[in-house]
Amino acid sequence: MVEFRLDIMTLLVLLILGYLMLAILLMLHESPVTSKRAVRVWTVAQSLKALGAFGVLVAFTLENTPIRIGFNLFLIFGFALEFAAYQVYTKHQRPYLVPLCLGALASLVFLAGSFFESPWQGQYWAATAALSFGVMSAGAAYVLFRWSTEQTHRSAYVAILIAVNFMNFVISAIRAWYAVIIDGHNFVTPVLTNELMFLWNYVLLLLNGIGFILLLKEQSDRLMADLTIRDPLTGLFNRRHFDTELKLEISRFERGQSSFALAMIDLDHFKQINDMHGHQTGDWILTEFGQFMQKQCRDIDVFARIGGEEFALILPNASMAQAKEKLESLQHQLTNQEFIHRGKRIHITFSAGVTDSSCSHEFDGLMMQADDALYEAKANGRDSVCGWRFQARTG
Ligand SMILES: Nc1nc2c(ncn2[C@@H]2O[C@H](COP(=O)(O)OP(=O)(O)OP(=O)(O)O)[C@@H](O)[C@H]2O)c(=O)[nH]1
Repeated sequence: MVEFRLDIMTLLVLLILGYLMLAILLMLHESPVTSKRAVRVWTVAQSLKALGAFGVLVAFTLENTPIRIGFNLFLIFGFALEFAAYQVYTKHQRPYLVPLCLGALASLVFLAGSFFESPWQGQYWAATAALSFGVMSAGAAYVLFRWSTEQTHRSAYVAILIAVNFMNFVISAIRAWYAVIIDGHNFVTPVLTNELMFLWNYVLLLLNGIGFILLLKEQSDRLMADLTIRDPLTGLFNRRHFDTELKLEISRFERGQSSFALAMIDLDHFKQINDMHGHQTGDWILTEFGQFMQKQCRDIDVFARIGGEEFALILPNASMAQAKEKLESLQHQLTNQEFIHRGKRIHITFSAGVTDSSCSHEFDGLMMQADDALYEAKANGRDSVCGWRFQARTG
C-alpha cells in the first residue's frame, strides 16, 4: 500500500506541474480575436486545479481525509471555472450551464456531507463526488462535441476526449449507484480502485484543459481566417472574397459545369437614412439588411457587401429570369419587414441589376452589365429589379 501511495504522489506531482503549465500557457496566449476575460478565467481555473491537486498531495502525506476532500473541491471548482471560461469565450451560454450547475450542486452536497457524521457518510458523499466529476465530464464531452467540427488532428484529439469524458460519466454513475444502492460496500476504504478512480479524474481534468486550449486555438485560427474574407460591420463576405468567388464561378461555367446569375444590389436613398436617423442607425440598418438577405439565400449563394450600401449576390445554377424573380420576391418580403431602432420605425427598399453567364463570362463584363442594369433600376424610380439589356445604360 505504501508503495502504491508513493506512485500516486509522483503522479499527482506530475499533474500539478501539468496544470501549472496550462496556466502559464494560457497567460502567454495572445490572439487579437481571443476574449481576454475568458483567458484570464481559464488561467485562474488551471491554477485552482494545481492548488487542489497540491492539497490532495499534502492530505495523502498526512493521511487526512477531510483535507483531501476539501482540496478535491478546489479541483472540481477549477473544472467548473474552466467551463465558465469556455462559455465566456464562445458566448454560448445554455448548453454549458446544465452540466455546470448539476456538477456544482453535486459538489456542494459533497462539501456539506463531509461535515456531518452519518452511518452512510462514506458511500453517500463519495458517490456524490464521483457523480459531480462525472456530470461535468459529460458536460465537457458535450461542449467538445459541439465545437469540434473540423477533421484536423486537433479535432481527433478532442474526439478521443469526448469518448473518454463520456466513459467517465458512465463509470462515475455506475460507481455512485453501486456505492449507494449496494449495501455494505464501503466507498471510502482506501482500495486500489478508489485511488485509481480519483487519479483518473485528475488526469482527465488535465486532458480536458489541453483539449480546451486546442479548441481555443482552432477557433481563433478560424476567426483570423474569417477576418480576411468578412466585412467587419455586417459580418458578410467582403469584396475580396466576392471577387474570388465570382472568378471561381466563371471558371466552373467555362468548364461546362454550371451556369450562374449575378445581381448588384443597392439600398435606396441610404443617405437620407443617415441624415435623418444618424450614422449609427445607418450602420445598424446595413447589418440588419445583410442578415435579412443572408437568411433568404441558399447555402450555395454568395452574398457580399462590396461597398458602402452596395451588395452583390452570386446565384449558381440560376438564370437571369430566375434571379430577377427571386429578388422581386425579396423586395416584396422587405416591404413587410419592420426595422425598429431606438423606437423609430425605418422603412428600406433596394434596387437591383441582374445579369447571367449567358450574357458574359468575363469578370469585368459581368460586373459592368449588373451595374448597368442597377443604374436602369435606379432610373426607373428605385425599389425595382432590372435585367441587363444591351442598351441598358444608353436606353
Ligand atoms: N451608416 C453608414 N453609411 C454609409 C456607409 N457607407 C456608405 N454610407 C453612406 O451611404 C450613402 C450613400 O449615398 P448615395 O451614394 O448618395 O446613395 P443613396 O442615398 O443611397 O441614393 P441612391 O443610391 O441613389 O438611391 C452616403 O451618405 C454614405 O455616407 C457605412 O458603412 N455606414
